[in-house]
Amino acid sequence: MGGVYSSERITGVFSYESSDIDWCEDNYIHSEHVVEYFNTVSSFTFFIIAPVMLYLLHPYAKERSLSIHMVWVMMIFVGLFSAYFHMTLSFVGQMLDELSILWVLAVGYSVWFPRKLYPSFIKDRTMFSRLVMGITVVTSVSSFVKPTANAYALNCFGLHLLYVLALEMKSCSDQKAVRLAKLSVGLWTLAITCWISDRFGCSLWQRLNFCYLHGIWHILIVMAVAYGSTLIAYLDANNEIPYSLPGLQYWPCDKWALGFPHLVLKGTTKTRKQC
Ligand SMILES: CCCCCCCC/C=C\CCCCCCCC(=O)N[C@@H](CO)[C@H](O)/C=C/CCCCCCCCCCCCC
Ligand SMILES: [Ca+2]
Ligand SMILES: [Zn+2]
Repeated sequence: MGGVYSSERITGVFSYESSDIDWCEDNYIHSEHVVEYFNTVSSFTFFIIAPVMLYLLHPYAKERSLSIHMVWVMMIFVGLFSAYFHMTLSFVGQMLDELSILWVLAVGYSVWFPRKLYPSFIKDRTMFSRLVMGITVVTSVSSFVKPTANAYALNCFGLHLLYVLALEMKSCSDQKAVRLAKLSVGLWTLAITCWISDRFGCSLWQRLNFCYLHGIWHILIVMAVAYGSTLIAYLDANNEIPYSLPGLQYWPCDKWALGFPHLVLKGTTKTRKQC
């Protein structure tokens, strides 16, 4: 009897609409197998942007540490779990989506958090990474206590990241970096506005027959992370591998205001040996 009950509970967490969250987009509009169609499809933006970022960051990751690639490899899983979540609105989908975001943030903090901002008892990056991993394991377990609060807690990291960026930008006068900081913060602001409007203004958007704000958030947040992580990589390269003479370039034209930013290392290994 108890066995039947617990196996029903296990299958229950996988079942469609077992999550407490239902986003503004109407359910089952285009398919009986996909609960939120546009939210599911827009999650695939992660699959397009992640390989481009892995390619663009490769010269820097090779010089600095290949573990940097973990961030964008894990972003592919964020996209996959996000698509699964919106396709099913299941409890398992929600937890996978939220836990994968938490772990990307943990890896991002481990590899990129500026050493000069470490608490005084931290000796080096290895010790900092161990601390971050320990906190993330505990947080992952606690995230099952009140799953609906997780998304709000995760968004607070966006605010903390802005604070860290502001501190780092204080000592940076490079005009391209300043432009990239403005673009990243602008994209994040637009993204979070869409996320909040979808959560709290749904009745208005339904009256206007425009329930796609969460899907638009997916597209904007992945762009904000692409732009923001290029800036963070640039600042990190200046701190950790200054001999590589890091610079920012915009594709396809360096002078365009809205080009795609990427990191170039003008110093070679040869330059390093000569120094
Ligand atoms: C010095 C530290 C550097 C750390 C860099 C870390 C970079 C990666 C960070 C975050 C990945 C964000 C992934 C977004 C996933 C979207 C999936 C999604 O939509 N999930 C929702 C449900 O479908 C869920 O409700 C969303 C929850 C909120 C997630 C908030 C994540 C914080 C994002 C911070 C990004 C800041 C970019 C800053 C640029 C200036
Ligand atoms: Ca919905
Ligand atoms: Zn989503």
